[in-house]
Amino acid sequence: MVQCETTRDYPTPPHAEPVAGTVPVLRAPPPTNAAGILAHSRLLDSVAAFTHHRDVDALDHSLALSLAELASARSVSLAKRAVDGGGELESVVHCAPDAQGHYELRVIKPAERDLAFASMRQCIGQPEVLAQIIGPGMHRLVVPILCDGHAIGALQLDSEAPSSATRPLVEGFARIYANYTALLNESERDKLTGLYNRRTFERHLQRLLSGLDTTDGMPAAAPQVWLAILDIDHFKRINDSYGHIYGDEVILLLAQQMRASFRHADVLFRFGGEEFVVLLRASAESTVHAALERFRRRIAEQIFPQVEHITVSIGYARIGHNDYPATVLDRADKALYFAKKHGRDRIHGYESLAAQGLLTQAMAPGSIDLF
Ligand SMILES: Nc1nc2c(ncn2[C@@H]2O[C@H](COP(=O)(O)OP(=O)(O)OP(=O)(O)O)[C@@H](O)[C@H]2O)c(=O)[nH]1
Repeated sequence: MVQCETTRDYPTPPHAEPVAGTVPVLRAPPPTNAAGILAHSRLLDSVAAFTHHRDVDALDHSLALSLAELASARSVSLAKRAVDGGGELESVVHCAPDAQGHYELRVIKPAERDLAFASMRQCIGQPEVLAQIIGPGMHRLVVPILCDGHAIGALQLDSEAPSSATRPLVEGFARIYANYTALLNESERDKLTGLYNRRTFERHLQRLLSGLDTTDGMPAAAPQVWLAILDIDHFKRINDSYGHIYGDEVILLLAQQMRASFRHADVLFRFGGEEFVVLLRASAESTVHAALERFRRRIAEQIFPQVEHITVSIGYARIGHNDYPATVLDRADKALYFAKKHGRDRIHGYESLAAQGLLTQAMAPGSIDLF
């Protein structure tokens, strides 16, 4: 059973300062000997190693590993809150020793009612430090990762060391992580919508294709990846009739609808202007078509402020393992162009159009700029 640790369980040591919550903080005195200086340089090495990464997923993995190694932890978990997902978790990176004692990383997509991450859920829902005893001589410390006062995730460390000793280290890592992800997010995401920007497209595509993106710690089974380009119809007219502010509002609301409509595992981008891209993993074309049709209908039925009704046209194509990103973008764009030419507010798949001989050489290239 999980028990709560209190300051009574761990009397305040000489260097401890009482803080809010139940865990005292052990402040290390400045190092005065070679061992102390070595420990500090190990810490700096770890921070330098995990902030070396320029992509958020690699940063997550490196953070969990660095903290586990530095604290000689039984395990470290990093949970991230889902964007627009209420208090739900988007993913958990879990680091624990394997049978040989080497730290091993697993990426887990937590199920909604998964009890395994109850402490991290609690810490994110009500952002404060939790300290628990989870077994004989085994301590759990859970620290929220705060960004502008909101918990964007939580770090959980299970170890034999009392929480009072590990707390400064875990809190320090949580703060550095929060600052660094804020910087990375700014460079990876579109400012208006918060969706991924085009610069990150190839990386996400490669990850989906190589199966490195795992759903339960195991490589995903032979995924079929699809790319869809979504384009707002007659957007120029919206800008011309209502002004750019309402145009921007339409873009923002459309991005929100994308998040609500597609699954968490689908990767959403704003490529620029009124053009959006979705990478979907599905085993059958009918599944992809149904997901896109659900989104098309959702947009057609939504009332946008002032503008009221808009429609979207969508073109999609399947991505093979050996396809260049530019080739697949071009195929999806041809299907989109076909949709635009045949009445808009509709969806077409490249493979099906090609099989029917409907894509002639004479067809004008689509609107998307290739790499
Ligand atoms: N408000 C706003 N408008 C933008 C933004 N980026 C691009 N645009 C406008 O989007 C419009 C795109 O127009 P077109 O490429 O002609 O396409 P369209 O009017 O949607 O016509 P179809 O795609 O053929 O249905 C242009 O007027 C751009 O100025 C943005 O960030 N905000």
